Order: sequence, then C-alpha cells, then structure tokens
Amino acid sequence: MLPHTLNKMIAKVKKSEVWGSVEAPPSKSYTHRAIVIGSLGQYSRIEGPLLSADTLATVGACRAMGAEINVKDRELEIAGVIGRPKVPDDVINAANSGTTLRLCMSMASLAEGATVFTGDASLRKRPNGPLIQALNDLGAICYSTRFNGLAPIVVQGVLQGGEVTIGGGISSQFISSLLISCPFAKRGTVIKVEGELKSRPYVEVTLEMIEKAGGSVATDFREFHIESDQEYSLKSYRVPGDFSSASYMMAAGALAGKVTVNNLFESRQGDAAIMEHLLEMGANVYWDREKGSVTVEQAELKGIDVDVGKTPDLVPTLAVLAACAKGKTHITNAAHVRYKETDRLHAITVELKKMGADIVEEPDGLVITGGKLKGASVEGYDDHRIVMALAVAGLAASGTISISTAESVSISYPGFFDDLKRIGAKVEL
Ligand SMILES: O=C(O)C1=C[C@@H](OP(=O)(O)O)[C@@H](O)[C@H](O)C1
Ligand SMILES: C=C(OP(=O)(O)O)C(=O)O
Repeated sequence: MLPHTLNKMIAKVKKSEVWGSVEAPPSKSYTHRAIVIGSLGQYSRIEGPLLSADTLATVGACRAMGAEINVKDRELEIAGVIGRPKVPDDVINAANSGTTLRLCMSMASLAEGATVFTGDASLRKRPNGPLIQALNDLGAICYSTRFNGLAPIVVQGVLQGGEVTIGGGISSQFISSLLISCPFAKRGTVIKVEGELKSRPYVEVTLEMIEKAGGSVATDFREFHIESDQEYSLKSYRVPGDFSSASYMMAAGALAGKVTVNNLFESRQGDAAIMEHLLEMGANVYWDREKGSVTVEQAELKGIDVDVGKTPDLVPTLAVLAACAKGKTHITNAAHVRYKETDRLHAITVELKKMGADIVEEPDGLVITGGKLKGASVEGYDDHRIVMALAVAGLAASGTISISTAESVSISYPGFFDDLKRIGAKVEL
C-alpha cells in the first residue's frame, strides 16, 4: 500500500512507563538494495525483507523495469533482468521514497529507451541535480521535466561508463545508485567524490551488498573504480534488523523505563551509533552481540556534542533525547538533514518548541538545552521519523500529545505503534 492511499491518522500519546522487548524491523536500506541488486541480477532469494511503503515502492519500480518479483510473507523471490531493464509501460511512481527514486534512476539508464519517474509531493521537492548530471556525464540522457533537479525526471539509456565527479554533500544515495548500476555500463566507470561524503555508512552498506551479490568495486572512498561486464546473484540473503528504527525503542527505554530490542546484530549500519550516544548521555545500554539484543534502561541523561555527518536519520531521535537531558546538546554537520521527507532540522525544532523545549536551529545543526516537555498538538509532516520521534517525546511529556500524519510510520516501521503499546505506552490511534 502506498502512503498517499492511507487514511490520515492522529496518534495520542500520554506520559507512560515502558517495559519489555520488541523485535527490530528488518532494515529498510538493506531491503532496498537487495531488491534493486536482485532485480539487476539473475536469480535472488531474499529472506526476511522489510515490507513497508518505501520498499514496496522499490518492488513496483523494479517490476516496471522487467524484474519478476514474487512477494511472499517473509521472502522475496526475484528473477532479474541480468543488467538489461526493460522500458516501463507507464510512469514509475517512487511515492515517498528517496532511495527508490535514486537507486532506480541509474537502473533505468541501462534500458534502451526512456523511463519517467515521479513521486509524492515530498519526493518532488528533494534534490537530484548531481545524479542527473552524473548520468549525463556517463553517456545517458537524463533531465528533470522542470529543469530544476526535481522529479518528475526522465532517464534515457544507455549508460556508457567513463569518468565522473560528483559532490558528496547532498545525498550518498547518488553514489550508491551509480555503484549498483555502473557494473552493467558499456565500459568501466570511475566515480570521484568531491568534498566530504555525507552519510558514508550507507555507501558501505551498498558496497557490502554488491560484494554479497558477486560484484566488485575498488575504492578508497574518494574514488570508486568499477569494471563492466559484471553479474549479480543474491542466492540466499537474510536482511538484518534496522538500527534506525530501533533507535526510537531504545530512546523510549532511556526516557521512560527499560526496553530490549532484539534482532540487532553487528552490521555496517551507521545508526548503530545510537548506542554510543545513549551511553555518552548517561543511559544504561547493554548490547549482547551473540543474541543480537540491545537493552536500554532509563537514567538521568546529560547533553552531548554529536556530529551527525554519517548518521542523519538519528537527528529526530537525538533531538528528543536532548530535549529531556540535563544541559546542552549540540548536533552538528547536519545540513543534509534538510533534504529528507521534510526539512527535519526545521520540523523537529518547531514541534519540540510547541512541547516547551529550548531548541535553536542553526544552518547545519541544532542547539538544545534540556528541560521538561509538556503535552501539545504537534505536526508529523507526513514524515515517519518526525512522527516516531515525537511519539517517544510524548512518553516523557506531562499531559497528552496529539501527532498528525501518524500513518506515515508505514514508510519504514509499520508495526511501530503496536510495538509501543506492547511495551506499555499509552497510545490511542
Ligand atoms: O541509502 C540509504 O538507504 C539512505 C541514505 C541516507 O540518505 P542520504 O544519503 O540522502 O543522506 C538516509 O538518510 C536514508 O534514510 C537512507
Ligand atoms: C530519508 C529517508 O529515506 P529516503 O531517502 O529513502 O526517503 C529516511 O528513511 O529517513
């Protein structure tokens, strides 16, 4: 089900004590990559994928480009296009999902014809200029219909390969996109990154998945060297748990009781850093790596300095924790957090202020002085991470908070409110 077909929902959350354990949902980032890489390959079987609005948008896009994808309850079976996607019969709607749009743009550049991508109102505001430019530099034809770097976007093959330079400051998804599809270009490709590569762990996840599928990329993270004529096959791949989704449940434990999140084993996900941040803030955190379970217990929290260059998706969670911590938290290196489903630096500032927080928005960060939160009517901006972070804030606030667009949790964590209730949160939908 795509988000724009869902009914609007308000979530009411009251101050609560939470206690118990939940399963981290499967990783959204790994699932997207498994679907696209599987679709470009021959045959793949993906166990335990995340089935959410965003990953189903990727399934739809890859099917439109010719992949046969059998969606079962806990498994995806893919008969891929072996490097040669077909030209879709219709426009591809990537809905709310930046990863779908960006990863599938390069895939479409391998087709002998034109593919048109669009998305919902949020996605049509998110920048794609550097990827559009890079695809043109590599011999495809690619343009925004409004010539402003935004979707709708037309991509026409065929990708030739060659050398390209791309800025690292807006989205790592541009680089992930090229890395996944360039092995099927006519000749080899060299991608050079200019400036700091923001969100780098997501590129590491991409490289891990390419390798698992039998592909290879040589890199020092400034340059990526990719040979042509490669093949992919993810014979039997199991998706790991999602640390970004787990961060809300960990924060719930840190603010309102004790929560164990299972299905969290070692992986390349940058957002595993939430555990270090919680420890530094003073929460009790215990990670049993063998069992894959993380337990977080409430304690008095203190403010910290935190650079989120590698972990933009943690910002809403960190902002809520900081608003309840003693002293000052400085979130830095966060300019790229403005290019998400909404401008998350602005959204979380405005909404936490309604709850009484002392929070100052900087061009590339936030300064938050902790205190007490109170009930309020807050906006979710159709943004799953803003909604989930505000719900956690509600556990620690006096009174009740009402959060609009609560249905957007279906983007990455469809069972979010059920899990919150399971650990004792007072939630009404
Ligand atoms: O590639 C991915 O799976 C993602 C990369 C990150 O985006 P940026 O690279 O645009 O920062 C992250 O914010 C997003 O939720 C998922
Ligand atoms: C930004 C996100 O995802 P995407 O870029 O795929 O829309 C997210 O999940 O926070």
